[in-house]
Amino acid sequence: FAPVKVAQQSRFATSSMLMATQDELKQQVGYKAVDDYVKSGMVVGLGTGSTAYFAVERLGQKLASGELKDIVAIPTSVRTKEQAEELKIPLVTLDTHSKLDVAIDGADEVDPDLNLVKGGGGALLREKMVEVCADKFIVIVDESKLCDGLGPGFPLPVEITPFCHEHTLRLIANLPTTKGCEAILRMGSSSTNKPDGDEIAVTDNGNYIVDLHFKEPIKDAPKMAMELKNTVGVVDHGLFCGMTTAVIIAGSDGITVKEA
Ligand SMILES: O=C(CO)[C@H](O)[C@H](O)COP(=O)(O)O
Repeated sequence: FAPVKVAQQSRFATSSMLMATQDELKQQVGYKAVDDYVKSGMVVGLGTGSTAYFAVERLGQKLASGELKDIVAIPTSVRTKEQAEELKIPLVTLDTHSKLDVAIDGADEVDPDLNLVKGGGGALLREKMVEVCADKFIVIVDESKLCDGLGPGFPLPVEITPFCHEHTLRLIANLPTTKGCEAILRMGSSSTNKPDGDEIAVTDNGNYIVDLHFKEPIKDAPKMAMELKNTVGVVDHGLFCGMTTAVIIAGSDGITVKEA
């Protein structure tokens, strides 16, 4: 993580943090993101996944207590929308609010330049559409998500149109930058990249997902992002390059914030 500076280091790293469960770590970063970056009057993007869940929970708590006021939020998936509705968080869409103050979301992998792999939960398209419109994009992870190079640690999801999906799968598996990867059509629920069902997984947008499995780290993530995006039949992909403002990381040494 040499190229980014450590902006804050928690002074509260105690032995109890060594024993924190992964869920507790996710809660710590989810809550911290809302506490540090969300102010009254903001338009807030709500991510998807088990870490973003805690940020949504915290936002709901602070609105209910009156600590935050006049917030509107944009969810990045049907399941986040349902959670936010239960918590009575006022929701809007990009159609009425094209500019967000902040978006908060988890990630599947974070590299030393704060490029991300996202979409393990199948929400990559709405996540990217929302997060690219935010003044600040805050990523919340536990330290297991940090990697030296994107790729081998987690498959790269690519959202494709159902029409002739086998053809598109072959195209994206054989781009100059992806050649050699194993491309697997996601089965079961779109929200897990494990082939856990007999039916093809369908995203909130009615599309399919192909998970690209790499043995070696991706050498040039922005180039691969461009090649994937330029492939007709691809809707979007889980490489989030150059979008991150800061990553809040929970680990055994406490909470660290890395800024781009
Ligand atoms: O990109 C995502 C969903 O599409 C999630 O942010 C990503 O999968 C991380 O999820 P989790 O916090 O549950 O590990």
